[in-house]
Amino acid sequence: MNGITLLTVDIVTIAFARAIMQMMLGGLLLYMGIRQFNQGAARWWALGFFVNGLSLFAFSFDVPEAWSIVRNTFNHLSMGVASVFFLMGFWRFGQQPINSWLLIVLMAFPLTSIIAWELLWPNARFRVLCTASGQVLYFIALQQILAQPFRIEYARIYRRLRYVVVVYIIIFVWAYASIAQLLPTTAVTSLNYHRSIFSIASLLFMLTLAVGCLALKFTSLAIRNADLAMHDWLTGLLNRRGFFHEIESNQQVKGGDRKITALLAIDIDRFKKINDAQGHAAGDQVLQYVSERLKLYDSENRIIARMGGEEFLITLFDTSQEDAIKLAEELRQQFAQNRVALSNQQSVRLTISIGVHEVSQQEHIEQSLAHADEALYAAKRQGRNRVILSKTEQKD
Ligand SMILES: Nc1nc2c(ncn2[C@@H]2O[C@H](COP(=O)(O)OP(=O)(O)OP(=O)(O)O)[C@@H](O)[C@H]2O)c(=O)[nH]1
Repeated sequence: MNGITLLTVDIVTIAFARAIMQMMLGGLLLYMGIRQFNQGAARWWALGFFVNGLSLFAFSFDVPEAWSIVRNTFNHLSMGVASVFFLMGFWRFGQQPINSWLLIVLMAFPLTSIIAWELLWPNARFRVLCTASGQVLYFIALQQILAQPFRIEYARIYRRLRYVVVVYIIIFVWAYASIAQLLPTTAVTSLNYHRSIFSIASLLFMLTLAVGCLALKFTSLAIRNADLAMHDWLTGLLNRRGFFHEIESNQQVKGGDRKITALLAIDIDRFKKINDAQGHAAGDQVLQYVSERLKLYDSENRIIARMGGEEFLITLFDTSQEDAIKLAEELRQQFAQNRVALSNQQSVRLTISIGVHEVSQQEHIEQSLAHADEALYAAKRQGRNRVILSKTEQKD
């Protein structure tokens, strides 16, 4: 036995096995798409695997000569359609805009290949090269999309998929150059040798792509669960846990260049009375109302959280003490001036008390929180509906 025989594989059987595998992976993605969030992306990917699988099925069966045109048309067009579906999936997943022109160009390649090189001027070599060029464009576009992970958590999977795509582009170009007989063939590098390596490479590539898509789906699920655990279900604001996580990631990601300068501990006055008089559901509405108003003040250098019950916290980065007090006073007045309309046709008057604490550099966040709380309790003791600066800040 020589090396050539060892490296030659049954290409049709591999294509058939790949078709079945892709159908199964497509089914799995479809199932995940139905069951989980970010379902749009998984459905596009599933369609991509299905259509690509169908094109391989078409390739796997011998058809009478008269039918070969149908088979070729199906084979070429389905390759184009599958690449469109894959790109749609990645755009959807990455929340990126869809580039319709690219999709049209991608479909123009197999269409030209069939109309020009199958129907008008039959030329198998040009036909293969034309569709393959469209596929190269698709791989380059995919590579580009994977260069822009929209969340840090996906960066590693995107990076690995990118490497795989680059390697596959090289193998793909090499294989199609040989299929179109653009490369010199010798006894060792026969056409079958090229095709064997290419079919195995394609099998591995599609498997890696499928594993990558599944990994992205699992990661998105994990992210969603983590997000849910960090947010308050009633108001959508960060909860206590989310607040600490944000503070931690701010220190890690920003390397400390963004400094917490002030905390505003905010508490609704006599909230229990609203609950008792209007019912718990009305109390919930009031909490939602307060949260929505606070969200209006959200910005790059602020973190807004519901720390528990009717207590909220605004963390200010790189903000002067005067601006922190000004913001607190503005918030207090805003709430005092407006009544909250409830769904039971009633309305309630609302006031808030705020404790402001200027954070010093050496202070631990827990200490800062305690100081802000002390100022808040002082505001309550002094009659509510007021802004009080923490003791450490009161100069005389
Ligand atoms: N509706 C509703 N009530 C809540 C929720 N979380 C906590 N509470 C209620 O908030 C009330 C807080 O009451 P207190 O701690 O006595 O404070 P308060 O009545 O606001 O009085 P002061 O803070 O002293 O002005 C309690 O009755 C809790 O049951 C919630 O998610 N929804």
